[in-house]
Formats: sequence, structure tokens, C-alpha cells
Amino acid sequence: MSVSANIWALIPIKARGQGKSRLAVTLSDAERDALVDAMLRHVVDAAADAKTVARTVLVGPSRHGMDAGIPLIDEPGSGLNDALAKALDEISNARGRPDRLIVIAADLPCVTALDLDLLAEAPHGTIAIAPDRHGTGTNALCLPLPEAAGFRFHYGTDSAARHREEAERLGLSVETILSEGLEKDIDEPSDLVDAGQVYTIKH
Ligand SMILES: Nc1nc2c(ncn2[C@@H]2O[C@H](COP(=O)(O)OP(=O)(O)OP(=O)(O)O)[C@@H](O)[C@H]2O)c(=O)[nH]1
Ligand SMILES: O=C(O)[C@H](O)COP(=O)(O)O
Repeated sequence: MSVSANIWALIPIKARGQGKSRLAVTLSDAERDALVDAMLRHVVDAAADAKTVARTVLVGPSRHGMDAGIPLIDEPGSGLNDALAKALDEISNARGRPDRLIVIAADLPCVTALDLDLLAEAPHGTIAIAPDRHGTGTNALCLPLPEAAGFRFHYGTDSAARHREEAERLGLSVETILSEGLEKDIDEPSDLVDAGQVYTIKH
């Protein structure tokens, strides 16, 4: 890949107070908000430190206190797939649009800048998919543009397999990226052990 490739990171973030609802059995509302913000800050910082990432964009109803310099794309309010579809459409048509778009979840407290550089280095005509620790969910994607401008997001059950099928539909190859930092999203209380690097639970 050319060193001058223009690569952007897109981070979806749910409305304040709604994120990480599956952790409500363990964490109070305030604790979940603090955890969501700490993980988002970590992912934003990893993108800022990645050599390959030129620009970071958020999609969601609010910027959760992130710097005003990070653009926020408003979402339709009908779920993650619709939010990302709108953002992909806007970014694909933006002036100076990227050659590649990394879509990365905001709940990856172990992700590093190197992980993002690894994702960005997929060969030409390839979509990179980083699955979760179970191998079934999708924690990050790297989409080549404009080839994948029509990519349809399938977050939900078995999203990794469905995203591979979507690449096939577009005539693109798939590279699966496995790394601890990309695998460890925080969904269930048992995952919280991996969040200790960014957030300490006080009880
Ligand atoms: N903009 C936007 N982001 C979303 C939406 N749903 C999920 N996300 C984000 O997508 C990423 C992966 O989502 P999940 O792992 O399901 O996280 P979550 O929705 O906060 O967790 P639960 O409430 O427990 O399902 C996280 O960065 C979420 O903030 C949505 O409707 N809109
Ligand atoms: O792959 C997915 O659908 C997303 O990662 C959301 O799944 P999760 O909520 O299990 O992380």
C-alpha cells in the first residue's frame, strides 16, 4: 500500500446513557457511562497514534466530550447498521474522501495504534475483518473505497460471517485480522477484566 494512502477511522457511539446495557447487572448507570467514555477515549487515542490514520470521525447522537476537532456525523436513530450506512455514504462522497475506511467499535480497551495500522494494510481489493474473541462478532472492518462504498453492514448475530458474505457480494477478498487488542470487546460482565487498563471499577 502506498504510504500516502488516505485512511480514516469511523467510530460509532451510542447515545449517552444507552451504551453497554448488558453490564447493567454489574455496573450502575454512572459507572457504565464512565466506562463507555473511557473506552471511547482509548479508541480515539489509538486512532490518533496510528501512523496510517489521517482522520477520525464519530457517528452517533453526541460526541461524548471528545474534541470538537473530531467530526460527528448525526445518525438516523434506527440502530448501528443504519448509522454506519449513513456515515459510509457521507464519507464516500466527501471532498478528499479516504482510500480506506476503518470502522472500529468504541468498546475495545486493549486496542493499539499498531492494531489499526495492521488493519489498514490489507492488500488492494480486500476487506479486512477483525472478529471478536468468539469469532462470530465484528469488532473492526477496513473497507477500500470506492470499491466498498456500497457495503451493507450486518452487525447483529454472526456479523463476521455476514460481513464476509458481503465482501463476496461486492467481488472483494477478505483478510481476517486476529489480534488481542481487536478481539477483546467488552460486552458481558465476564469481559470486564479486560477493561482494567482504561477504567477501574470502584467496588
Ligand atoms: N451510533 C451508534 N452506535 C451504536 C449503536 N448501537 C451500538 N453502537 C456502537 O457500536 C459498537 C458496538 O456495539 P455493542 O458492542 O453492541 O455495544 P452497546 O450497544 O453499547 O452494548 P449493549 O447495550 O450491551 O448491547 C459500540 O461502539 C456502540 O457504541 C447505534 O444505534 N448507533
Ligand atoms: O458484531 C457485532 O454485531 C457487533 O460487534 C455487536 O456485537 P456485540 O454486541 O456482541 O459486540
